Amino acid sequence: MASKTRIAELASIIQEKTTILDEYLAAQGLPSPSFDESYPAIVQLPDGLMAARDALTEASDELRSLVMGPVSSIYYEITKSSFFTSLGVIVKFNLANSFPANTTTTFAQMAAFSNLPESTIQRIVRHAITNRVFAEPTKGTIAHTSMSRAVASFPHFADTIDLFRDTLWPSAPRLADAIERWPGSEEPTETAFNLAANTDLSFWEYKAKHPEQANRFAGAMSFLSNKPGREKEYLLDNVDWAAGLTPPEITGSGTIVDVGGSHGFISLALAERLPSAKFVVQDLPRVISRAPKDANPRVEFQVHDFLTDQHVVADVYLFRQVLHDWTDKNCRKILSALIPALKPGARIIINDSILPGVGVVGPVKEAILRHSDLTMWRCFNAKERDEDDWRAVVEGTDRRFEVIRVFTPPGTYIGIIEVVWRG
Ligand SMILES: C[S@@+](CC[C@H](N)C(=O)[O-])C[C@H]1O[C@@H](n2cnc3c(N)ncnc32)[C@H](O)[C@@H]1O
Repeated sequence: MASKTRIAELASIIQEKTTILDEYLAAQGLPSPSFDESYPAIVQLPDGLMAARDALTEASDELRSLVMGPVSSIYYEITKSSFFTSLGVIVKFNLANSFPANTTTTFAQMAAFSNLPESTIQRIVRHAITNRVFAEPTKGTIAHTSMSRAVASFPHFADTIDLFRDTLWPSAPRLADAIERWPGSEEPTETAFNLAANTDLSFWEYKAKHPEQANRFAGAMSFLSNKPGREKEYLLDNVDWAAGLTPPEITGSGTIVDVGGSHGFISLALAERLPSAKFVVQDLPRVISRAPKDANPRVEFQVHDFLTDQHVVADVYLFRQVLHDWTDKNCRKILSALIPALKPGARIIINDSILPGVGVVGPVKEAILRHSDLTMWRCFNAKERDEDDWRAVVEGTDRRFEVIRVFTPPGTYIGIIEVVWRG
């Protein structure tokens, strides 16, 4: 018998995984996936079902690409980049909130709401509808879909889209120019971001000069930390935080320093779990000035530039979503700056993506990680790292840093690198 073709094989996978998902949702009394505006913005599935959903996503993506063929498939992806054009306008002019849930509107009403010409609204919305953001059930009548409702109401989602539109996305087409102009550069001021923003400042220096963006950035960070697969619980649950802490009877309590810890939401959550530990959240002045300083008396907020010597002697130093913003050269500088404060046995916990080996995860999943890698490159000349990269950057800083564990907990994109100071 002739062996199955790849497209038939993919169709079988799609059939099989769809049945698993369908039966689970029906058994739990959960709604079947739909673009109806009543469908929830995020649906949490147990681990086994997530695996079925991932397999279904990978298979349907591959099948679409195969049946379209090379030229149409690449061209299709190029046209998809316009998703961001119409979505950017929708978010900037708050169109998803221009009419309440379960009602309809018209192009004219959206035009009046946004003070834009009706013809502008019509072109933008009709493009967005091709991506299922809004629907036009009858000519000229606009209704919500699950997607437009998610933009309107999911916490900090609009902030995140706006941050991409305004700050992160414009550098995307400039990476080719940046690597032509500064080949192999590790300088944070020789990036695609510098070309796109027409500035000599680094991303962080530029942001410090634009305080009006600070809240939106903090909102986007908060969205990204609650997005499925990136929740803080993966970090909180998968590190034995208490194990390394100096017992209270010796020093009063153990101390954890949250380096580049922003508004301290990890430390504040950890403080609930470790009732006698102290926390020091360190960040730049502009960030610390807006931090919730009275939230917990055991969580102190402190201005500290992590490129300069560390002064707080602690049991654990946490770097969450920090080192991927920095080149290898600067990561070594940041880690070296800890050394004056390190006591033997002190732990460094790094919470950043760990790029998978070839073929370990499917291309759809890997593309999310490699998208982040390109974003770090464009904005900072930095990168996401695989396990070998992490070992090289940490142990290459000083041989007394020993990497003891590198792993990505199931269900998340963000890995954990545990390091001990053997000084
Ligand atoms: C991507 S955010 C991560 C924040 C937080 N750790 C989290 O998990 O949400 C990187 C943080 O590094 C901070 N940062 C950048 N440069 C810094 C420096 N030189 N010293 C201290 N903090 C810095 C930024 O202000 C920002 O809060």
